Amino acid sequence: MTSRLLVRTFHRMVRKELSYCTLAVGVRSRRMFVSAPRHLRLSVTLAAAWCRGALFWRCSSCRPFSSTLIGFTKMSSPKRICIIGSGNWGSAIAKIVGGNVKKLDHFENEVRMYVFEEEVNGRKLTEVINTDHENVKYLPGHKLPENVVAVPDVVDTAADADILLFVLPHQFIKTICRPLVGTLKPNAVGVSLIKGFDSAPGGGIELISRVIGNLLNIPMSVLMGANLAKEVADEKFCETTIGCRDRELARDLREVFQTHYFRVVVVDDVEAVEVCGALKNIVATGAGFVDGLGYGDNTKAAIIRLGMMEIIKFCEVFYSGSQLGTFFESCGIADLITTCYGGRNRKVAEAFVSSGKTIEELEKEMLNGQKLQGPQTAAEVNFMLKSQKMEDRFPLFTAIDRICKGEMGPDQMIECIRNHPEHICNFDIKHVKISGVN
Ligand SMILES: NC(=O)c1ccc[n+]([C@@H]2O[C@H](COP(=O)([O-])OP(=O)(O)OC[C@H]3O[C@@H](n4cnc5c(N)ncnc54)[C@H](O)[C@@H]3O)[C@@H](O)[C@H]2O)c1
Ligand SMILES: O=P(O)(O)OC[C@H](O)CO
Repeated sequence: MTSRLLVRTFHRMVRKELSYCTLAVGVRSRRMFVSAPRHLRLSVTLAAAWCRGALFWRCSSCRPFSSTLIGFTKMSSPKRICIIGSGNWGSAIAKIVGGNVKKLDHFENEVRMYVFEEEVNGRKLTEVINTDHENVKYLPGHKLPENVVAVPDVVDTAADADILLFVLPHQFIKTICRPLVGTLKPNAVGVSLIKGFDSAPGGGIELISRVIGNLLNIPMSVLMGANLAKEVADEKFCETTIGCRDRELARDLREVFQTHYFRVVVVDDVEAVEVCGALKNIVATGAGFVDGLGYGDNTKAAIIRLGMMEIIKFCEVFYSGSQLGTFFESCGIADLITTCYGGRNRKVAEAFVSSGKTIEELEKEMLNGQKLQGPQTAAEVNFMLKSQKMEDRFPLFTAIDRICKGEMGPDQMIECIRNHPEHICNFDIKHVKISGVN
């Protein structure tokens, strides 16, 4: 029984190696191979198996030699993935990606992860991660796969990477990316998991994926969704949305990210996916304000609904061509709901109302080094709306920004939603369109 299994496995291996030989030397040579004497066929097959072994052997000393064999074995070498960032979400995603690439032959086993170096209990965080395989500061209680290697230098992290995953608080993205300019592998691509905008000169805002893409001259995709990092790390079921226009890359990305508990849907409406991810943090801050004021779930549902309307309107006005369906993906309504109930922005905004402390104080006190995106995104969006004289078209976003800045009391939040254009009743029947919002 065992010997029959061995023979079958050997035959399967021979057939597989034969197909590698075929790729290497072409169809004509395959015919020659098939008609060659048996001992010669066996030697070629074993040599191919050995080459492939050398090619995929993870030992770095073998790599220069193995790469010279690429042309003779498989047509493309395994792709290397790196992660730029290692906070709460960065670490949760490292757990998924590290676990997945181990099972995929066409990806390098090692996943380097850039860690902004700091001391934790007298030890360097990179050293803790590389020996204990746990990011004890930003994702305590969750083991990272051993093939995830913490690196304190961003250039070393990204060297030779084919796919770069960017997952930092958005406020640090330019500083971290600058040293990478001109150092990336040709044909490298990026994926932004970052929720936020950057302020553009002259009163505008820029998508973070564009900031990265322009700086590093690489094509960018995005991943956004209803993904509270701790729940993802706990392997509780959730969905996510990837915005990507390249079919082949989309296939790779799905393989890299998808697990039985983290389900990926890829859409091509890349900008709307990213805008949803950025703007929902503003709405979550508003949800925290009404929680802090002691209102109930109905009020929060109103914030979520009006927030969604403003997100859709924002896309219509500034990213025309966005598809209504995108707002029903995980990056849209689902992320809005999860973040307005379980997110950090909500939590800190609630404490802002109940404690009277500043947002900066509360961020330090409550988040142990993790960073808020909502108040800063509200300010960035307001910077743009003000310069375009459009604040009154986005009254919820505007009120949340004013409350964060102390220009308005949190109690005025309710007045704001009461007077939202949605509720300036003209005693007519609202005509509900499927193609957009009024
Ligand atoms: N945490 C989540 O549940 C979650 C889920 C989905 C998306 N996101 C998004 O992912 C992005 C990253 O969030 P996160 O939760 O991984 O980060 P985080 O909030 O845990 O932030 C901490 C990270 O910032 C780093 N940092 C601190 N100071 C720095 C500096 N001066 N320069 C560079 N890095 C510095 C820290 O080393 C740490 O890695 C954000 O845009 C966030 O909105 C977060
Ligand atoms: O904790 P928050 O508010 O930064 O939200 C986390 C995620 O973005 C939820 O999808």
